[in-house]
Amino acid sequence: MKVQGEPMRSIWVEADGWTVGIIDQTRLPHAFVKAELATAEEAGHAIRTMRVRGAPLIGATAAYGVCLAMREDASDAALERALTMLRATRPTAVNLHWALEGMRRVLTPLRPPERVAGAYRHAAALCDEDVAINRAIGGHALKLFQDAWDRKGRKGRLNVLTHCNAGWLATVDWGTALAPVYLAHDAGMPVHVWVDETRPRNQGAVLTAWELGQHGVAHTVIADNVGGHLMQHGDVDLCIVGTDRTTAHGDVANKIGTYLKALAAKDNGVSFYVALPSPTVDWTLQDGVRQIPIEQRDGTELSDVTGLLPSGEVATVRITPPGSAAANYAFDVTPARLVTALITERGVCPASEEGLLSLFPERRQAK
Ligand SMILES: CSC[C@H]1O[C@H](OP(=O)(O)O)[C@H](O)[C@@H]1O
Repeated sequence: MKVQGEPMRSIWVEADGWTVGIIDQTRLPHAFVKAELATAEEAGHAIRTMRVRGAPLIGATAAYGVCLAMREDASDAALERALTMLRATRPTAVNLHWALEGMRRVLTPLRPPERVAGAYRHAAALCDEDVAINRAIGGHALKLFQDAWDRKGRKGRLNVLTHCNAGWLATVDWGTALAPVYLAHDAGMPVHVWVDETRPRNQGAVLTAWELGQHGVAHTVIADNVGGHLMQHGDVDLCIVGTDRTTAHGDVANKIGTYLKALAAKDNGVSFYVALPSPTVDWTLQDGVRQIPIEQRDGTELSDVTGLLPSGEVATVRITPPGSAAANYAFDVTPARLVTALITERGVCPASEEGLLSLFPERRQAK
């Protein structure tokens, strides 16, 4: 996507051919800061501290982390150490595991002297594949936007609600849930986005709002608890969110609060779509509520808030009493029954085992 008119991706290899460039997302929206990763440990730290975040981008960053590790030591032992370290950075996004297993599959058969070039080749291919997948998801989802717009008689604006950030900052480019928003906007559809702030890290208020503003898309930041009220009053035409891990039966892990939004959508007859790149499907799991690991992060992400002072300085302040504990669950699981449809790069399907297998028949296990 474009930043101040400059086309760019969320991760790239610098001109030296090996340093990895990222956007430090912890500095947005008040500063646009690029950063460089020169070691696997720096890549792991960037994922853990959410300088990069979003399931597809986590996978891409981990893949480049393996590249950086191979530059230092391309031995089998070093490969295993890098895979183990990077796999432990964050537990929920299955793209991390998918990307690392892909690197292992590609690098293990290679002789150590061939591994650096092989790693960078595969990481680059993974990034290009992510961009293509997201653009395809955008195209399939755009048809759903157009149907909703037609049902409104093309009057007023198309009101879309989204939670967290599943935009291009969460991926290598385009985004997943926001890809159709950009396509609809560019096609002249008067799309407006209700942006859930998405406590506690405010990925919506901070990242989604910034992205949409950069692209000129109309949007309104709302508190997380407002969505149900808007749906009750007919102010939401559809909901679309991303996912960090979706089971083979269509249960969707996504940012905490997604489940509650899906319940409100169901209660008000509002379509609830999930943009789902196939690398985010965990084909080994069936029951998401019981099987998907839910990341718990430091309570200070809840007790403290970071923002801009009138002086222009960025500061962090505490909002809870010193003695209060804070439980910081980073994801929840929306059962398939609350999902209107999954939007993949191969098309739209029901949130069910049969729905996914209809688009990915190669995943049918020999019964
Ligand atoms: C397209 S994946 C985006 C997904 O990742 C976010 O989580 P986090 O910001 O903690 O990495 C959130 O669940 C988004 O929906």
